[in-house]
Amino acid sequence: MTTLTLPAPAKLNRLLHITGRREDGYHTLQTLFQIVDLCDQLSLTAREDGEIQLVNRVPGVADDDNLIVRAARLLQRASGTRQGATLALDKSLPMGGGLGGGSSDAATTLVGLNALWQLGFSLEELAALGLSLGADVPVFVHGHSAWAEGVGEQLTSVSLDTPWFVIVHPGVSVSTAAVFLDPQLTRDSRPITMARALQGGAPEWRNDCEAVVKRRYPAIAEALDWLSQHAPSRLTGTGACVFAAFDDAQTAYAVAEAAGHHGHAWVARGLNTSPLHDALGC
Ligand SMILES: C[C@](O)(CO)[C@H](O)COP(=O)(O)OP(=O)(O)OC[C@H]1O[C@@H](n2ccc(N)nc2=O)[C@H](O)[C@@H]1O
Ligand SMILES: Nc1ncnc2c1ncn2[C@@H]1O[C@H](COP(=O)(O)OP(=O)(O)OP(=O)(O)O)[C@@H](O)[C@H]1O
Repeated sequence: MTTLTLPAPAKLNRLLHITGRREDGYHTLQTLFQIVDLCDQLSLTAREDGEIQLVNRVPGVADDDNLIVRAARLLQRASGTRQGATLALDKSLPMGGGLGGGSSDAATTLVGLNALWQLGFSLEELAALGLSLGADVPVFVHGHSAWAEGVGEQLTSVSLDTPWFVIVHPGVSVSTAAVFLDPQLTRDSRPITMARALQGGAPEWRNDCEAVVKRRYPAIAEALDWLSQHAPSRLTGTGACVFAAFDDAQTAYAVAEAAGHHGHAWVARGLNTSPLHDALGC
């Protein structure tokens, strides 16, 4: 029996600008995605009976809605394979945290099963499939820090600095759909060039969702205000997590320890390549 145990890393949006709204309601954005070394773990075991079996439930998510089950079934349909898989998910990333955990789990399922079932799809083909599961799936399939446009699926690999991040989860769960529906959301930012984005610093390194999210979730506003006393701090995605970058691990761990009642805090290293792709050599 063959089993692959693979990481599903989190992402941070180092900046997030919303530049418009498409006719289907989805928003066009510009973002710098950075993968970090905070991960869920997924074990994939091949089965000959064609079944997709989930070993452990994600609380609050029906098995048929679980993004890893949906990703596995999608790949079965797209390839016509008769193979199945047993999926075991060891979850560390918070749900609705803006760290892209569900999307990353789906991406690891697609990339991992493509290897396990020896299907031979390219990463581009898997990313296109994954987009139907969520706007953040393609960057995790792509497996590299990226400048992204469209709804996050038009990706250009970039190399970012790799600081130590303090990531604080203020204990609330944010509905991405509700933030994007909020009438007060800034959705007309002027598009900027990738070169300008990569220069870094204010005013480009901002998150357009921040004002709406701070208004709707006071706990996130408080966590951001607190973390900003230590270093420039931002929201990732639509939250709930906020983060700040530090040059050395020691300072990052000291700040994480002091986060106290603002929520659960992690220290994570910024990466440019995904540990998933390192593990599979792809
Ligand atoms: C905000 C980001 O986290 C930035 O990385 C992502 O764009 C969100 O990606 P995601 O969580 O995978 O979002 P999805 O599951 O695709 O979408 C959730 C809901 O958010 C809204 N949505 C999402 C992405 C986007 N570019 N425009 C939107 O308007 C849509 O109403 C959608 O129904
Ligand atoms: N395997 C899974 N892990 C986490 N969430 C899942 C999973 N499958 C389905 N979901 C659903 O997807 C929702 C979003 O989860 P996710 O962890 O990706 O949020 P997020 O970190 O806010 O993502 P993003 O940054 O893309 O907005 C959850 O609230 C949950 O209902």
